[in-house]
Amino acid sequence: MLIKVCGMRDANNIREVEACGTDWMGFIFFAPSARNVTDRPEYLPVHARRVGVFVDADFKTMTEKIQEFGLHLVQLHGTESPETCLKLKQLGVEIVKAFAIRSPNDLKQTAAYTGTCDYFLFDTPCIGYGGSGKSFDWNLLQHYQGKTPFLLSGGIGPDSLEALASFHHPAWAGIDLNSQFETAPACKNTAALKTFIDQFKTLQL
Ligand SMILES: O=C(O)c1ccccc1N[C@@H]1O[C@H](COP(=O)(O)O)[C@@H](O)[C@H]1O
Repeated sequence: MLIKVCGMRDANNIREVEACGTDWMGFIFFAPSARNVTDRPEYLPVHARRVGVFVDADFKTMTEKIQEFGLHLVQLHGTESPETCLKLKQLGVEIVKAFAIRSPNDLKQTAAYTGTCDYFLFDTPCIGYGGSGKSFDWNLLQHYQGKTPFLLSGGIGPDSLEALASFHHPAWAGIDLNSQFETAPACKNTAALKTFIDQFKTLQL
């Protein structure tokens, strides 16, 4: 089960979070976000895979960030089309398409992306496109019948372990951690993260 920690920006925090045993680390390239990354940190993860998070960015910007940050994956939180996903794949990155889930109907839109993305990410709807700190009703995901693996996202925090232990889905591939583990935007509480990650790994999901 993959563990992604998103909203990273500070070099020392990146080092510490990587040492917690994180599989993926997310860097947000969305100016309105409090976690927006402008400058390349002095340290970028070498053991964790690097995910660039975008919201309807233009293709040139995404290409530049992929090269500047050595991104392994891009996570798309806007209205990016299946064609855009395929075009990005040609740059050699894996694609994570995010969907905000509030009803079973929201899962129908995933069908058009089948075969164009490596992962889906199911998140809580919010006006800021992500980072709400709130969870959605994971039971809705029983309506997802697709084969594309997905990450659970949205408000996952230290108190989520019991809910995660009882969540089951054949396509569930990992979790995405963000604002519920912060002392300030883009500054992760590494002690809380380490405790949670160790406990999550003992669940052997
Ligand atoms: O975190 C943000 O500021 C953000 C802004 C725009 C798009 C995505 C963003 N974050 C993504 O949202 C998930 C869930 O965050 P949270 O756990 O609810 O705080 C986060 O992991 C990012 O992938």
